[in-house]
Amino acid sequence: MDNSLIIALDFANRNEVEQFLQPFNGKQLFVKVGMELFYQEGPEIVHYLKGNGHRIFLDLKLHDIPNTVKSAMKGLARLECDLVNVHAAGGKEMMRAALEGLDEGTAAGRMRPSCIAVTQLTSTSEDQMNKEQLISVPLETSVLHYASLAKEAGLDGVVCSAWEAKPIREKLGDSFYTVTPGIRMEEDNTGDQKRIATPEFARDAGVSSIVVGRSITRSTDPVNSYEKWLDAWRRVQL
Ligand SMILES: O=C(O)c1cc(=O)[nH]c(=O)n1[C@@H]1O[C@H](COP(=O)(O)O)[C@@H](O)[C@H]1O
Repeated sequence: MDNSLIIALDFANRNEVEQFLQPFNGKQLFVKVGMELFYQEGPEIVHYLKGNGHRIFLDLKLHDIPNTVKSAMKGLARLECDLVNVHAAGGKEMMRAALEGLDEGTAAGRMRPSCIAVTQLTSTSEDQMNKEQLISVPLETSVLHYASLAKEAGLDGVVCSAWEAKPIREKLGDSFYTVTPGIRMEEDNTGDQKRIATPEFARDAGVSSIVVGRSITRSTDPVNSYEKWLDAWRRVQL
C-alpha cells in the first residue's frame, strides 16, 4: 500500500481482463478485483492474476453480521491476496470478526492480507449522506469517526477520498493506510464519483495509494494511459 497505483479491473469477465492485460506484456501490476469480476469468475480469477505475478486488492466490501463476515474472510484469506476490505458501517464487532477470520484462514508462516474499511463511498456527497443516511454531521466527521472505529478494531487502514486523508493521518498516524479511489486527471470524466481529487492533491494529502479505474481501463491506449498515470503519481511522490 506504499504509494501504489492500483488499477481497478472492473471488467465483466476474464476474457476482457486478458485483453486488457495482454499489451502490458507481462508487466507486474497492483490490480483490484471487485464484485463485478469476482461474482462472474470466482476465486479462479484471483489464482490467474496471482499466477501472473500481480498484487491483488480483493474489493468485496463485506458488510454482514460478524459471524458471517468472519467465516467469509476465513475463506478469502486462503486466496492469499494482499489487501481485502469491509464496510466500516458494519461496526467494530464485525471488523474485529473480519480480522479473526483472516487470521484463522491465513496459512502458517504467511502474512495475513491487510484489511481496510470503506468509510463513506467516494460516490457519496455530504448532502446525500445527510438526507439518505440521516447522518447530520459533516461528511469529514463521519469519515473520521468510521476511520477511528476501524483503527480501534485493529484494521490496517481505510478507503476514503483524498479529501479526508490528511485529517485521518493527523488523527490516526501515518502507518494507518488511506487508500483513495475517485482520482481523476483534470480532463477526465467524473462519472458517478462525487469526491474526486487529482494525483497532485492526493500527494499533498499524503494518501497511501490511489485506485484508478476507468481513466485507464476505458482509455483507447491503456498502456500509454497507465504510464502517464504512473508518471504523474511518481512525479508527485518526489
Ligand atoms: O473500495 C473501493 O475500491 C471503492 C470505494 C469507494 O469509496 N469508491 C470507489 O470508487 N471504490 C472503487 O474504486 C474504483 C474506482 O473506479 P473509477 O471511478 O473508474 O476510477 C471502483 O472499482 C470502485 O468500486
